[in-house]
Amino acid sequence: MRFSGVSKHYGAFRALCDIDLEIQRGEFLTLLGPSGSGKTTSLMLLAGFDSPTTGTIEMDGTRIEGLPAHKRDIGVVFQNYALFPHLTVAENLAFPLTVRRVSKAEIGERVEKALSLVHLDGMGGRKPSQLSGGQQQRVALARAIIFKPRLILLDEPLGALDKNLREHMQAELKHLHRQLGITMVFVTHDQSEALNLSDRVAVFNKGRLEQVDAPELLYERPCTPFVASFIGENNLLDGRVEALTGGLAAIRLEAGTVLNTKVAGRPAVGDRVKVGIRPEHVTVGQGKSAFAARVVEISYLGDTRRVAVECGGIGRLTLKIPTGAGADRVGIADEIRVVIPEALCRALPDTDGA
Ligand SMILES: Nc1ncnc2c1ncn2[C@@H]1O[C@H](COP(=O)(O)OP(=O)(O)OP(=O)(O)O)[C@@H](O)[C@H]1O
Repeated sequence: MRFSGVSKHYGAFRALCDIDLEIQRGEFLTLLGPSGSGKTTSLMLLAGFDSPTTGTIEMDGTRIEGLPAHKRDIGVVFQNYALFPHLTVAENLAFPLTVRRVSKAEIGERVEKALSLVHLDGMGGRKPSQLSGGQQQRVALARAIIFKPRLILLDEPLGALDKNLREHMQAELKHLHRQLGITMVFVTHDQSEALNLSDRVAVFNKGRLEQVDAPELLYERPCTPFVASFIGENNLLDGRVEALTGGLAAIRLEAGTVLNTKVAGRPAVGDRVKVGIRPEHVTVGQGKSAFAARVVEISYLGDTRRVAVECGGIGRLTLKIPTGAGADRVGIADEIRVVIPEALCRALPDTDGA
């Protein structure tokens, strides 16, 4: 599937702006972004429940903007299951096959197989109301898979489940994707779910696509301040490019210090940037490159302590200190020294939306 220059307007409101996105065969792609960023709108355009205001959508090289949903060969799973309550589980699963005129004998066989695939063997005779939330969601998944679609779209399918069940279902979904090799497009606003499940993640912000990359690249090489702070935590320090040499930039922070950092994109001398440095990369330490800092806030998170400091020449910084690595020796108002490894800093273009 390919989106080229896709926009979707509702009156004067732009829900999607100029989206270019290619979904590769067999991949698990997640659409990630805050509420209202355009994820569901994109999914609706893929499914054929809505059409773009401008731009083209292709499937295997053929334009499909006008093709109705039932002709797209796409399975859909929503957060609220959307099972038929008056039908049994087996009848729910048989439904997409009946409308495709599959023979009775084959339907029976495929329903059994699909039930076993989602670990619900023997439950075909129950009504949806006799199943737990997780089981209902598995039936919804089985119903999307059973007609062997080219693509499965999943809109926050695990959103209604509690944390343990959600993690369990994530593992099952990942396993199912590997086993079946079907292309899956998954919508979530939960960044850890996106990182855990996906081959690639498309990050949306205010109707625009900020970055599409593998989870590791999004975390380690974000291209915009929004991605840098939406995926994991980040310190973002305001500054300006003072000099450029090779792939490195000398950034003069607003607070005065010059840091030599890697850069994202192609900034010019004088451009405004935000320097990203992850809280886990800033450490308490000595040495001539360490900065004097004063502790202003400490939060206990179990495995780590999050420590906020006011740092001379840098500004406010957050550190994450693993429990047992001296975190308990730091107290409020302590004067400490912190090390900022320049090799792990990244200067990002100062786009709005950060
Ligand atoms: N039919 C509509 N008419 C007007 N505005 C709409 C319509 N559908 C969606 N929108 C707006 O478009 C924007 C994007 O909505 P969308 O549902 O794609 O967001 P989302 O990223 O899926 O958010 P969420 O995580 O909350 O579901 C929102 O601001 C929403 O209010």
